[in-house]
Amino acid sequence: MTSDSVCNSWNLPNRQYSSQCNGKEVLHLKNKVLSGVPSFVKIVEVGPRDGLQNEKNVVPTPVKVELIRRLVSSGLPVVEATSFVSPKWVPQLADAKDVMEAIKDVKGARLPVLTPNMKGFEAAVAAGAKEVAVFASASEAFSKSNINCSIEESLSRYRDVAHAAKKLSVPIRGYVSCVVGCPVEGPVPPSKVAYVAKELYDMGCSEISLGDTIGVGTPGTVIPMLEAVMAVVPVENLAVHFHDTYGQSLSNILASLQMGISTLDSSVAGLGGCPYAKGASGNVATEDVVYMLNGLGVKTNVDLGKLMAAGEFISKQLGRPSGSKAAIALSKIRVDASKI
Ligand SMILES: CC(C)(COP(=O)([O-])OP(=O)([O-])OC[C@H]1O[C@@H](n2cnc3c(N)ncnc32)[C@H](O)[C@@H]1OP(=O)([O-])[O-])[C@@H](O)C(=O)NCCC(=O)NCCSC(=O)C[C@@](C)(O)CC(=O)[O-]
Repeated sequence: MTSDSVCNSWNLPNRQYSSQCNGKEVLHLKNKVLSGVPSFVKIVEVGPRDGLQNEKNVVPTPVKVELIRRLVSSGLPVVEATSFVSPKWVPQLADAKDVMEAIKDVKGARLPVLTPNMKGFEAAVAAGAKEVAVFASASEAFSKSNINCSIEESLSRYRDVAHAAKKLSVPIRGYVSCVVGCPVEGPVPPSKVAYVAKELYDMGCSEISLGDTIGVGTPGTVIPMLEAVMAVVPVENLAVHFHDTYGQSLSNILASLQMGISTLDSSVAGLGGCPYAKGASGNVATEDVVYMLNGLGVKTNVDLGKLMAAGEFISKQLGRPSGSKAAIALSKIRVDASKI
C-alpha cells in the first residue's frame, strides 16, 4: 500500500466514507453521532511538565528547552513549560528558573507553569511566567501524598495564589486530580469533583482541567463526572486530562468532545505519569489526539509532521520508543503527515 492510498482510505473520512458507504444515510448518522463535537479544539501540551516530571534520570535543561521550542513550532497554542514546586519533591523540574530564562524569546504559544503555593507563584512570576496553574485533588489521600496537605488547606493556599495572580493580571488554570479514581481511596464520587472544580472556578481559575490521574476512567465513569461538573462550571471553562493506563483515553476524549468540551490536555509521545500516583502511565499522546481530531475534521492548527518530529526528538533523548501509536504507525509507513 502506498502512502497516498493510506491517506486517502483512512484519513479523509468525510470524503471517502461517504462515497464508499453510499452516502447520505451514513453522513446523516455521522452528523447525528458527532453533533456536539466542536469544530476547533485547543490542545494544551503538558509533555515538558507532566511528561517529564516522572522521569528518573534528570533530563538536561537544553533538551527540555529544545522540546518546548519544537512543540511550539508545531502550532500547539499552549505548552506547559515546567513547575515551580519543591525540588525535594520533584527533582526533575528543579531547573524551572533556567528553563524559563531559556524560553524567554519563544513566541507563538502560551507557556504556563505549575505553582503549588505562594512561594512557587512568586518564583514563577520572577522567572517571567505569564500564566500559572494550581493543582488540587478530588481525593483527600492523593492531596496529602501529592502536595502534603488536605483538600481544604490546598484550596485556601490557592485562593492566595489566585488573589495575587488577579492583582498582576496573570491568568490562572486550576487542575482537579483523581476525577474518577484515586490510587489509595478507589472510586471518587462526581459530587466531590464538582465541589473542587467549582471552588477553583469561583476563586478565579479561568480554566479547570479535570485529570484522570491514574487513567482508570471509561466513558461509563467519565460522562457522569462531567455531567456533575458541567452543572456548576460552564463547559467552555473546562478541559479534560486523561492518562492512558488502561488505554481508555481516546474513548474518554471522544465522549468529552460529544459533551461539548473543547480543550484537551495531552503529552507528546505519551510521556508522563505522576510521581505520587504509583502505576499511573503517561498522558494520552498528543500525536494520537491530533490524528483522531484530523480524522473527525476538527481543527487544531497543529502540524502533525512537526509534532511527530518533536516526539521523535524527545523519545530519542530518553532512549525509548514513542508512546504514541499514531507516531509509530505513521513513521513505519512513511506517510507525509502534513497531508493528514
Ligand atoms: C506543595 C509542596 C511544596 C509542599 O511541601 P511541604 O514539604 O509540605 O512544604 P513546606 O512548605 O513545608 O516546605 C518544605 C520545603 O520546600 C520548600 N518549598 C515549598 N514550596 C516550594 C516551592 N513552590 N518551590 C520551591 N521550594 C518550595 C520550602 O522552602 C522548604 O524548603 P527547606 O526549608 O526544607 O529547604 C510540595 O508537596 C510540592 O512541591 N509538591 C508538588 C508535587 C508535584 O509537583 N506533583 C506532581 C504535579 S500534580 C499532577 O501531576 C497532577 C496533574 C496536575 O498533572 C493533573 C493530573 O494528572 O491529574
